[in-house]
This record gives sequence, structure tokens and C-alpha cells, in this order.
Amino acid sequence: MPALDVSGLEKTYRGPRRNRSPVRANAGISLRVRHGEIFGLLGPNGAGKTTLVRQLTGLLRPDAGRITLLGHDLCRHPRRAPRLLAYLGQQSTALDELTVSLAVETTGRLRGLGAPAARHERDAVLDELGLGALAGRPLNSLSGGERRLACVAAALTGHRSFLVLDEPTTGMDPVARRAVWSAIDRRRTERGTTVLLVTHNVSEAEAVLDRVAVLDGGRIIACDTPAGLKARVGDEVRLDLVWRDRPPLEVPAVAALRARAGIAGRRWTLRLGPEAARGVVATVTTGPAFAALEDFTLATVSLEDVYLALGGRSPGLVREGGVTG
Ligand SMILES: Nc1ncnc2c1ncn2[C@@H]1O[C@H](COP(=O)(O)OP(=O)(O)OP(=O)(O)O)[C@@H](O)[C@H]1O
Repeated sequence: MPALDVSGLEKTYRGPRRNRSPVRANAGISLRVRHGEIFGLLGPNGAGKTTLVRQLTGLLRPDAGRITLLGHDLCRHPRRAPRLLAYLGQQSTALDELTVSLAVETTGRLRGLGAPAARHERDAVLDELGLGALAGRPLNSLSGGERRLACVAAALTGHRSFLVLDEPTTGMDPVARRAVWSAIDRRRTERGTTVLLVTHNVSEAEAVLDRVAVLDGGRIIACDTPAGLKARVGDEVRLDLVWRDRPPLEVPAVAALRARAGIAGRRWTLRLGPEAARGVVATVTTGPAFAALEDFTLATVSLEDVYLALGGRSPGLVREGGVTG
């Protein structure tokens, strides 16, 4: 039996005013998460990720469908969710008035730990996430990234075998982000914890994800291992060109590339087949194009490229052939 079995999940928001059209946020979602798996949910803003996890955590009632978590029917018994899983939502916590130390310890107690065990876990998780120096500070006095880290510490406390983490690393500096990814990975390796992870931080999450579902417009448009998803993009490579001042459009080969490039300031990003990429590199590393070039990088496809290619509704993304949902 999978740890989580979702089938045919539907959720439509109907606005308070009649003139607002309803939003079908989840349009028939089915997925299975195995025990001990770190399962990622990726997708552009508004794809329906938070709607999905709020239903899985018993906070929102689906219109239709079935959710079975660790053998429990959560549509029929949504109040069981807090006993079965730990949920880190996007919003701040109800424990905002407490110090970091007390927030983590209290969460441990609420999840059934005795006082000594809760103190022991508190010390361990604060140490693991590098929060020792902030232990005595109230959450509402911390910076955004610090507070988020404290919320992660609380979510990781109390030995829940299923974690639902919605954008755990938002606002964090690289050291904190790394500590969070390691802590999540450690829960899986040492305790067999199952993790459902919503994140836009694709390139960092890639290292810990076993499988990934890509959501778009309330539907799952792809679900596979990171390697399986990358294979869908084929053998394309990503070429980033950074121009010194302005692109040398007087070079015809450069001018021809403009329509295919994702352009952000002086940076052009292109996804190309290996042969085409070799040709472009040859062009931009000689003559007037080279004189105008500040930097370039050539990289194989990352999960972020896959995410952009599959969910690419955002403007400015390079969307090339060969990828389907
Ligand atoms: N309470 C609500 N009332 C009406 N519409 C809503 C409500 N919450 C979400 N929506 C809409 O439902 C859709 C899905 O929203 P959701 O928050 O699930 O997306 P998301 O994938 O989590 O996005 P993000 O990456 O920005 O967090 C969006 O179109 C959103 O505007």
C-alpha cells in the first residue's frame, strides 16, 4: 500500500461575488507516494499545488475524489490528518509569540512526546538547523528567513512519518537552505520518513527528490523520476550567453538566434540540440560576436529546464518542441 493514494481529486473555488468566475484549482488529480519517498510537486504559480496539499492536510474539503493517507480515508476523516502528518504551510505559525525553543518544544509535546523527549528533540533539531543562537528569541522578532527556519524546525519535530512541506526554504540564505535539504534527506535515510515537497527551488531540491509531479492548470502533466523527466527533454543542452554591453545584432548568426532566446537583461538563454549548440559556440567565440561576449556557459539539461519546458506558461520562457504533457 502506498503512503499516500490520491485519486480523482477535484476542487473549485467559487468567489464570494457572483460575477467572479469559479476557479478549478484541482481538476482530477491522481497520484501515489510510496513509503520513504521524497516526492516533489512542481508547477508555476497558481498551478494548484497549495490547494492540493491543503486538502491532504485536512484543511480544505475536496469537491470530489479520494485521499488515503497511511491507510486512513482523509476525505471522510479530515481531523485525523494532524495526527498522521506534519505540515509546514506557506503562512506563518500560530506559535509566533513563542520563542524558537518553546515553539519547537511545544510542537513536540503537541505531537505526543513526553517532556524530556520533547526537550531532547528540541535541542537536536535546533542544533541540526543551526538555530542555537536564536533559540531564546520570539518568532515574531525574527527575520523572514530565520522565522521560516524555525518553522521548519517545528515541522521536523515529533517523529511524524509523513511530512508535507510547502516551500520550506522560502527567504532563506544558502547556508540555511542547505541545512534544510540535509535535514529532510536525513529524515528519509535514517527514519524512512515520507516527504511531499512543494518547491520552486528546483535545482536545489533535485538532489533530494525521488520522484516529481509537475502540475499545471490544476492537472498533473508529468510524473516521473528526475532522470525520467530529463530524458523527455532529450539531449538538449542549455547555452547561456551574457553580452558585455548589447548583443552584436549586426552579426547575422547572432541576430537569427534572438527569436529563440529567453532574454533577461544582457543574458540570452537558449535550449538547443548538441550539434546546434556547437555551431552557436563556434559563432560566438570568434570575431565581433566574441568581442561583444562577456561570458557563456554550456550545461546539460537540469530539472529546472524540464520544469520550464513542461509548465512553461510564464512569459519569456524558451519553449521548444519535443516535450509533451
Ligand atoms: N481561497 C481562494 N479563493 C479563490 N481562488 C483561489 C483561492 N485559493 C487559490 N485560488 C486560486 O486557485 C488556483 C490555484 O491556487 P494555489 O494556491 O493552489 O496555487 P499554487 O500552485 O500553490 O501557487 P503558488 O506557487 O503561487 O503558491 C489559482 O488560480 C488561485 O488564484
